[in-house]
Amino acid sequence: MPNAPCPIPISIKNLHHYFGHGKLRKQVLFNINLEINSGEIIIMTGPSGSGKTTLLTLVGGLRSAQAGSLRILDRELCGASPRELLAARRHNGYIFQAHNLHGSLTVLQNVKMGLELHQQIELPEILMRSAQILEQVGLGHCLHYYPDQLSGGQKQRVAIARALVSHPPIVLADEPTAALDSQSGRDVVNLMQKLAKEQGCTILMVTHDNRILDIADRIVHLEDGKLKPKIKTQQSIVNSQ
Ligand SMILES: Nc1ncnc2c1ncn2[C@@H]1O[C@H](COP(=O)(O)OP(=O)(O)OP(=O)(O)O)[C@@H](O)[C@H]1O
Repeated sequence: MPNAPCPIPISIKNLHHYFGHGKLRKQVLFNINLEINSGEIIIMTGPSGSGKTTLLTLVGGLRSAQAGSLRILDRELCGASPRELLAARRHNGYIFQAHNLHGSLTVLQNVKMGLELHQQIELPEILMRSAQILEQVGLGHCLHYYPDQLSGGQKQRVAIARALVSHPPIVLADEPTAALDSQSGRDVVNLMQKLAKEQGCTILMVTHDNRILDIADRIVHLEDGKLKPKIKTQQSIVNSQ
């Protein structure tokens, strides 16, 4: 498993990002500097269009970094080749607003996919670990259900199990509670927090959901593509929105 200890798994220095070309070229991230320590849960807030998803996808190797330095698990992603980005993506777990489960696969098969990229693990072990993590997220009785048979909160718990089954050193989450009612949203983030602390993984989460800010070790705020130099307290973020 790719679990080599790295004290600062995410190190971003002087990062700029642009969309478009020529006259349509538009800068969306300006001189981002951020270090995230191993095991930290960081929540990123900010108004719509401030660049949160762009930054998250850059960290995840889902798009190419153009200028500055973006070191993820001691690998430089700025200027990385598509092959290097692909390799970097394998060390991350992803949780999105839409759970992105495959409707034609059972819960167990969906979670199993989170381990299939790790070819050195044999099938019986894959099945055992998948069932185990589904037990941990409270869905041990739903292994052979299809996503359609689950509630929104249960689907998101399957997505968490899939993201964490390989014990990734980094988990990236984009609005994981946006589609959930308040109790399911709370359950889902509590679960993420518990599993992350047990596994020692680092979480970078984008959210507009003020109700879950308390799970963060640190909150950072993006506005107009700029990271606020001062890290805000949870209460001041709530007050400013
Ligand atoms: N593929 C793209 N091509 C061109 N512009 C883009 C692209 N993706 C995002 N943008 C622009 O970049 C800026 C930042 O977008 P981004 O999605 O990162 O913001 P966000 O803070 O995540 O917003 P939200 O909270 O609404 O999801 C916006 O002005 C958006 O229009």
